[in-house]
Amino acid sequence: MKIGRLNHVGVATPDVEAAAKGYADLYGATDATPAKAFPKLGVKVIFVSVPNMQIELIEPLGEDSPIHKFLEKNPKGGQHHMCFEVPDIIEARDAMRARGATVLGTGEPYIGAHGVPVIFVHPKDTGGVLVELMQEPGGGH
Ligand SMILES: C[C@H](C(=O)O)C(=O)SCCNC(=O)CCNC(=O)[C@H](O)C(C)(C)COP(=O)(O)OP(=O)(O)OC[C@H]1O[C@@H](n2cnc3c(N)ncnc32)[C@H](O)[C@@H]1OP(=O)(O)O
Ligand SMILES: [Co+2]
Repeated sequence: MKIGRLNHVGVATPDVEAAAKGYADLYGATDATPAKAFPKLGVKVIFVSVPNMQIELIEPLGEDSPIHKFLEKNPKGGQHHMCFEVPDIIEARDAMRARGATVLGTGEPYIGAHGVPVIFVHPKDTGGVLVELMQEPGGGH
């Protein structure tokens, strides 16, 4: 298994609307989705599109959001994860485990903000960077 293109960089923020406005005002990155809540993922998301890639602005949603602690440590927000596409998420999950990495949660892929299955690899195995793998659109069995 080899990772594919960088699909998005996840950026945690206390306020996705304010953050999206910042990207528009500062960088002219005005191509943004409306904010969308993903209660199961514990985040509210805005995707800001830039050429060939997206910035995924994520705001905590609900008590047990996985990014609460991150924002406690980084109250203004910050780079949170990188997400790469893979041809087959199950093959990728198995390869991560076989190569000694820790797949987060139950290890079962789940539907992410792009509507395709994702997994996360623990930062302790990846040089301190939280990596998300997502099945490339149209990929998988
Ligand atoms: C799905 C959707 C999509 O794109 O489709 C999304 O991306 S939603 C994106 C939001 N969802 C997720 O991130 C789901 C996966 N994330 C998680 O399960 C959790 O965030 C986690 C396990 C990575 C960290 O949980 P936590 O912050 O509550 O735990 P801790 O504070 O104990 O963190 C454990 C260690 O990991 C480090 N750590 C925590 N978060 C990050 C991060 N984003 N990048 C790099 N290192 C990190 C901490 O500094 C600590 O290091 P030390 O031990 O050295 O102090
Ligand atoms: Co993501």
